[in-house]
Amino acid sequence: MADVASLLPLEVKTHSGHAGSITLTPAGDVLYSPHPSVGGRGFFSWLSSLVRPNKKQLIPAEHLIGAKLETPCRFTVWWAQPYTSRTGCVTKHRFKACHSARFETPDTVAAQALVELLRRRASWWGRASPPHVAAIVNPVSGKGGSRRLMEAQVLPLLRDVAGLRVTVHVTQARMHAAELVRGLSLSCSSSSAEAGGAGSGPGASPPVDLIMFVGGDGTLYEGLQGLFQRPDWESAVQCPMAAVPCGSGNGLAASAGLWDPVTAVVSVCRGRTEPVDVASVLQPPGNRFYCLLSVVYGSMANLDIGTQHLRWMGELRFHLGGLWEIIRGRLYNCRIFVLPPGGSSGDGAAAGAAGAASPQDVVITVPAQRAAEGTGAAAGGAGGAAGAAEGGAAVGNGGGGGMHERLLPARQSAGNAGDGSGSHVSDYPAGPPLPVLSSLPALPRPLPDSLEALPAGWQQLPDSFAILGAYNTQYLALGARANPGGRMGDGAWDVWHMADERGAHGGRRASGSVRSRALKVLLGIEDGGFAKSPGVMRTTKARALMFEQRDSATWTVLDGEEVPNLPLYLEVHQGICRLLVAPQFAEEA
Ligand SMILES: Nc1ncnc2c1ncn2[C@@H]1O[C@H](COP(=O)(O)OP(=O)(O)OP(=O)(O)O)[C@@H](O)[C@H]1O
Repeated sequence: MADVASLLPLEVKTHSGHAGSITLTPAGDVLYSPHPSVGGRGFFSWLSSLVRPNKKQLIPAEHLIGAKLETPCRFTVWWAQPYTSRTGCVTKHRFKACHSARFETPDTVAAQALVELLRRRASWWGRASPPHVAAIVNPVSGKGGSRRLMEAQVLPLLRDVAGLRVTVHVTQARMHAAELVRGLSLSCSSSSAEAGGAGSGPGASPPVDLIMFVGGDGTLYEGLQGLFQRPDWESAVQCPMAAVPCGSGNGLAASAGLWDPVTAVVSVCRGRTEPVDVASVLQPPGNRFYCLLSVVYGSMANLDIGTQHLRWMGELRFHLGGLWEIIRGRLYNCRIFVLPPGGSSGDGAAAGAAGAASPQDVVITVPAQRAAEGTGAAAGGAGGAAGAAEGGAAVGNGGGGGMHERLLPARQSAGNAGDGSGSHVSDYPAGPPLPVLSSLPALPRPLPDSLEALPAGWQQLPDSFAILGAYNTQYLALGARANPGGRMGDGAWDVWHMADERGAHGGRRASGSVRSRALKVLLGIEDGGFAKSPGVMRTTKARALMFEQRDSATWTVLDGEEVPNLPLYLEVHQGICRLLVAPQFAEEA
């Protein structure tokens, strides 16, 4: 590659025939200066200068995304134009992709050298060679336009402008994304490092630096299962993941500030990542799932899974589903226990960073003398546990329960956790350690009726509720800032619980007050404004939770994907994965 400095300023002509020169300022900005004498003096030259002005142009270094070589001697310079849009009280920072006039030079070597220099400076994350992005495209997510969007917008910008290496994988079926991720050679993987890097052989593709999911939250969720199913998961989880919003909800893309595909592409070029919590979810008899967005049951699950047939509507289906749930006014039932950060359980290790739940958030708490005693049970640690079952890949289709207005058979009374019917963490596939769940003598099944059987620190939420969900990030969809208090890397998830003030005596019809609170949530969900009204929703930070479904009129849903309606034991791994975020990303208070 030629030394660019010696080739600058580069003499060029614009597509309209004007001559000028391109150079780089000391700050790295690209400066095009037209030569004053060029352009002619006649009437027609004047007229054409009105149509195709030949002005000085300065493209600031911080806006550059690269350059595109149209032919060996023609190129355009590209930059990201920042702009903002507002939703209620939230300002969304976004980008448009813009390009200069086409420049032409007879010096093809210089043109190529300049193009590579601009790409390297702008979009290669400070590296000498372009990062390798594996794009996993789900052709059926959202309204079905992911593949077209990939080819028309994402690929031309990432590959032809930014000069990144992009390998495109299109999913063929459910869970194919997991299989694809399992098969990737990752640059951060210990196995590829041992092998000297997959790109070391002649003609071999270099290892992947970023996994980009072009689809909705479900596509990333499936990829996440694949990441943790890899034998080298401990190093593989360091590989950043990006969500390009092409699904119906796109909660993760929104939570990372990737509001649209172009903003996502610019963010890939900038390469900023943040740690994100992932929750392990254990479900008997031996499934281990991973999720990083949400776990919902009841109305929040129904407005997602129950509106799949309205997929063509995009995100609107969630709002209609929510409205229908309010009109329907049904209460749901499950047994749920949460462990707030800082509340000790077992070994007390790995406490999350967030503060404990406020006392008003929780209705039933551990008796004072037991809290003082503590439990002191030793943590087993799941890191070395042998996986008994094929890990977490199968998404249950049969456990959804359907929309029948019927409760599950009454549970047998279960007085304590160690009644022999539970399983232990070691019955599940190996993965990141689970100090809280490992400290339990067994994973209680059925869940106990009271806190007596659980170590100190656990809290119980009322069984009957209108809304229940555990959320990691702020957004559940591009237009739903449903969890304004969420912090994606704080080691704690926010458990929302909207109970009926009549408690268990209220039956299954929600009271007027619950319906009006639920309506407030729906109306204020776009910017999270509902959270400012006191008493609308109770939220409790939790680093672990367990719940047992007692209602068949709904589904259990992780990151928008259905899992069997079986007891669920969740523990948060703080900041274990890395998520690509927008350049000016900040989780709003
Ligand atoms: N080739 C395929 N054919 C059929 N289904 C597929 C294929 N590839 C992926 N899927 C499934 O598509 C489903 C929907 O994907 P995804 O969740 O990304 O989109 P979405 O539901 O529209 O978006 P969101 O989850 O953000 O609301 C996933 O459950 C996934 O298993």
